[in-house]
Amino acid sequence: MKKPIIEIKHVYKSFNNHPVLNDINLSVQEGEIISLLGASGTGKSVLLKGLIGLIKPDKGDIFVMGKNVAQMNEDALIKLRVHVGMLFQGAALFDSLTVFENIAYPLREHLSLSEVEIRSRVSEKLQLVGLKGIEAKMPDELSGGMKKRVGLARAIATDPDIILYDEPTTGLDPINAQRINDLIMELQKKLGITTIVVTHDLHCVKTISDRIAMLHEGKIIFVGTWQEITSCPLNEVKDFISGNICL
Ligand SMILES: Nc1ncnc2c1ncn2[C@@H]1O[C@H](COP(=O)(O)OP(=O)(O)OP(=O)(O)O)[C@@H](O)[C@H]1O
Repeated sequence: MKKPIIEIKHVYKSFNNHPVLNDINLSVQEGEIISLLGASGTGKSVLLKGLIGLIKPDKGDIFVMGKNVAQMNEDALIKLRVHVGMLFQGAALFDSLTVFENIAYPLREHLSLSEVEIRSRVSEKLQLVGLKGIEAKMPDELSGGMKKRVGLARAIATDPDIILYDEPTTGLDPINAQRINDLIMELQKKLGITTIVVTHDLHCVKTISDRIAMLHEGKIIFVGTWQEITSCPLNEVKDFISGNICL
């Protein structure tokens, strides 16, 4: 059995006295793909942001690669983010920078590479996401699917051990969504990257997940495989899987 690379222990987080995460516990094993499900506003993005220290829990511990993110200072967090890539909702590219500069950004920020090494790394990552040679393009020249893939190239630029995806296929047509799913699985297979995906896309969940965790009213109410979730007797889980609730 592989060891956990992420351990979330008794995590609580409220905003304006409204509890969002209420005693969250979850272990993620090295190299696995885990999908995080839950209705809108259940705290999935808050949990992802907690893993890279963008949001601090009120209580509890979040261990990433053995270190407690909840207690890290800014310097330690910057070092951590070399190991943890995140693809935000909407790809969040810098509109005024070329594709090259977007992908080079985390390399310049976190690593001391020469300009030649940066060029080679950017080209390698673009090739990996199937967009070889588009370094000079500006983000507004790209389709939504291409933007996501450039965002993905940027998220993996530093060769992270862990990658977090926040709704990677939202807003994409089925072909581009499938392309992103394939890429997520390819990165995990080729590079062994541990992966957490927040998504409402059940096809994506079924296709890519080793395990699935479901958040409901501040708690994780289910953790298991796709096969297990489809036979889970809990009404909240059944309703979610059958599409009977508002996503
Ligand atoms: N920085 C913040 N300040 C105040 N409230 C916040 C902040 N971040 C998140 N929230 C609140 O926490 C709750 C959970 O938000 P979150 O974005 O994690 O939901 P989600 O499960 O990712 O939803 P969706 O599926 O719609 O993206 C929401 O009620 C949101 O308004």
